[in-house]
Amino acid sequence: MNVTTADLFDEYGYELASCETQFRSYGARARFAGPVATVRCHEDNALVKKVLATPGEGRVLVVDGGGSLRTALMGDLIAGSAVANGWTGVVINGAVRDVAALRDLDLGIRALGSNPRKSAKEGVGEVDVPVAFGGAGFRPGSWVYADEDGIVVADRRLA
Ligand SMILES: O=C([O-])CC(=O)C(=O)O
Repeated sequence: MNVTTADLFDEYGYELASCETQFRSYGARARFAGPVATVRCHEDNALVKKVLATPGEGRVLVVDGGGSLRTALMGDLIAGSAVANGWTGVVINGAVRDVAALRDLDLGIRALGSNPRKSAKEGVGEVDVPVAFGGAGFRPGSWVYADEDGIVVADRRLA
């Protein structure tokens, strides 16, 4: 990504949302951008694993885990599968694990925090539904831009 979220905001603030959630960065890519795919789930990561095992085609998976820090929705195996399948990034309104290994992966990763406790694997949740957190809505096909300042989302590709 060769534009900053601050520059995007200054130029297109009227048509983008800036996410207020204070995420931590875990992957090796500090900056990333791409079209959005979504999962909504609660302490169950089977759908996250399933979606990240499909071709990412440069997309960013936005996972609304309801802000729960009780279980990890992604670890190094699932994140490695995301890299292998061409995903650009994963934004998780929830927790990750295997933090030391995530650091080495060529993937943008944002999450609220970490927890070694694994998630359920039942597949409860929804794929490709609109999700919202931190005052920003993420719809499948919208564009997300993430850097050190935060995350912004727009209905169309801006840069
Ligand atoms: O399997 C899980 O629940 C998550 C995990 O640890 C991994 O992706 O390596």
